[in-house]
Amino acid sequence: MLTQPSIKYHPAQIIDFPARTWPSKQLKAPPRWCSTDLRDGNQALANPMDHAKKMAFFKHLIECGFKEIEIAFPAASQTDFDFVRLLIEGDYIPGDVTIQVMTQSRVDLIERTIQSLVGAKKAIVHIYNATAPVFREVVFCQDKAATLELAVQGVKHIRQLCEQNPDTQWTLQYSPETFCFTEPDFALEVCEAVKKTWQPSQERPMILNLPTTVEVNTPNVFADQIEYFMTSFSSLEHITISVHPHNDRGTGVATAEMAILAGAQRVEGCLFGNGERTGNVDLVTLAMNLYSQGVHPNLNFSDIRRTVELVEECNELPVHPRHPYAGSLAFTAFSGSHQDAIKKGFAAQKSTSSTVWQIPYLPLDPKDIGCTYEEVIRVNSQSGKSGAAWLLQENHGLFLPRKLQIDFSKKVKNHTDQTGHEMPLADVWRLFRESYRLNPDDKGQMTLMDYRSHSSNGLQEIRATLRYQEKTWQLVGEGKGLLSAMLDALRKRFNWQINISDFHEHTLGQQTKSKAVSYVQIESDQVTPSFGVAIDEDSTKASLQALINACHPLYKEA
Ligand SMILES: CC(=O)SCCNC(=O)CCNC(=O)[C@H](O)C(C)(C)COP(=O)(O)OP(=O)(O)OC[C@H]1O[C@@H](n2cnc3c(N)ncnc32)[C@H](O)[C@@H]1OP(=O)(O)O
Ligand SMILES: CC(C)C(=O)C(=O)O
Repeated sequence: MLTQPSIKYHPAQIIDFPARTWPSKQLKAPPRWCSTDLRDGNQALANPMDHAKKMAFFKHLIECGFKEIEIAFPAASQTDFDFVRLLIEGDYIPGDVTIQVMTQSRVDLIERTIQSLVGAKKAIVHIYNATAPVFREVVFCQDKAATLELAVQGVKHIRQLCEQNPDTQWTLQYSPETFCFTEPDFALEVCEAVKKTWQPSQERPMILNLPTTVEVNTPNVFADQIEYFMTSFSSLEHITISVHPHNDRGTGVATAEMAILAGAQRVEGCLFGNGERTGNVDLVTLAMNLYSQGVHPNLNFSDIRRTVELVEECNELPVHPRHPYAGSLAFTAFSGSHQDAIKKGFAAQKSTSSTVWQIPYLPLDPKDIGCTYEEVIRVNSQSGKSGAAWLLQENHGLFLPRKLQIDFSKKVKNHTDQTGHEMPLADVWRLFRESYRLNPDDKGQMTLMDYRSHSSNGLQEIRATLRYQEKTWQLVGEGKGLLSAMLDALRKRFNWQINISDFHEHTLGQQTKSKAVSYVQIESDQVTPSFGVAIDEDSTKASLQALINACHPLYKEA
């Protein structure tokens, strides 16, 4: 008989710790970061990285600002062992960077690990053994005492070997693997025993790395475990408390953040959350999250696209388009109300001297990670008037008046509803030009060839030449201004009974400052209100041509 999933699992035990203080803390400083991409990330890949990939990754991690990098599990494979040798013998490790390597608590593996590090100026030797009940019982067939002894014997052996190689500055890192479902007091007991064996000091520091090897609980439970551990430990002098979250429940980032609130000083993880199963905690997200708290992360992802490219190539895994910060859609809005708010946000930001980022729906300025605003708004049938208006504004310097935005939005909607697809910028621009006759080469357009004007007795007179499909007309009209004179001329020549119901003009963006754009909407009993748009170096000509363009439903019959 199948067991119901709801009764098949037992929640992991939570810790009773009412003295917790972390919930009222804030993130105020970045942790020490350690990338485990070349070990924990690498061990989870179908095709582990070769030297070329490991080297490219290593160099990029350094460019990003990592100072501690777990580079290998040297006893795992010749490739890993040789990579450690390559970095040391080739002098590839900058003076401010410390390499870290991992080993199980087994004599032969420890010896091979230390052998790999000969000649290193500084190194962190990372030893682990699982401490949780199910691992003691099922994997190791050990009681608590034997589990503790396995850790102690491994550390003792490492210490002896380190003492034989005094030219290297050694740090011990011990991980009670499966810490998050180990009895808290037993985890403390093992770590105290490790400390006693290593005897941490200024010259010989120690890291206690507390993992959620498999996430089994909500992040607040882990935060309690960290604060309980740190407040119960004998003395943490010369000891750094590190955390190593995984992401089985999808809460790796929250787990790390709450652990920092609880006192953790160092975080291990991988770029974009690569790692066993659902991955290690994503260091890019964690770091970028700090910016939105007003904290510098001490890591540099100012060219995130390059980081994504490199990581995708080395891991042979894609970064999801919706990945926080790094995904290709991370800053993109398709939906109308989001686009409207973003557009208003940018306009407001431009008009203030404040440097504080306050753009709705965009938690981070895409420029801070080397992206542009081009991808911020994309248009499909879920978009509203602001979407297409933004594209024309950003790419063609046009600030459409509200009524024109509404009119054009209907045309865009009609198009996207029909195709069912996104409408790229080029298509939006083409539709705009066709709809409002902004197309000087278009044979279907009535063109103002030239015009002359003069004023007398408070009246403007206009004489204009128009051409449409091989025909040419001379027009004369008068009015209080040039536009009304043109209306008069059109009325006299073609019998068009029209009024101007909306008119706007502005100069075009920076590169084309000498040009002006005009937007005209006409009303008439003869046709539904329509818009015309024109661009010209002569702003008067632009407005006259825009008026003629707005008449396009009428001049088809001319
Ligand atoms: C949570 C983590 O990510 S921990 C890191 C895990 N990373 C890796 O495993 C990647 C590299 N590993 C390897 O290449 C191999 O597993 C090796 C070289 C380390 C060991 O290989 P093998 O000797 O073939 O052993 P195997 O991989 O089957 O490991 C299981 C054995 O190690 C023991 N073991 C597991 N962890 C530890 C540990 N931390 N300390 C001591 N013994 C351990 C197990 O009890 C088991 O022993 P048994 O064979 O007596 O039952
Ligand atoms: C820290 C080590 C042992 C680890 O990779 C884990 O527990 O996930």
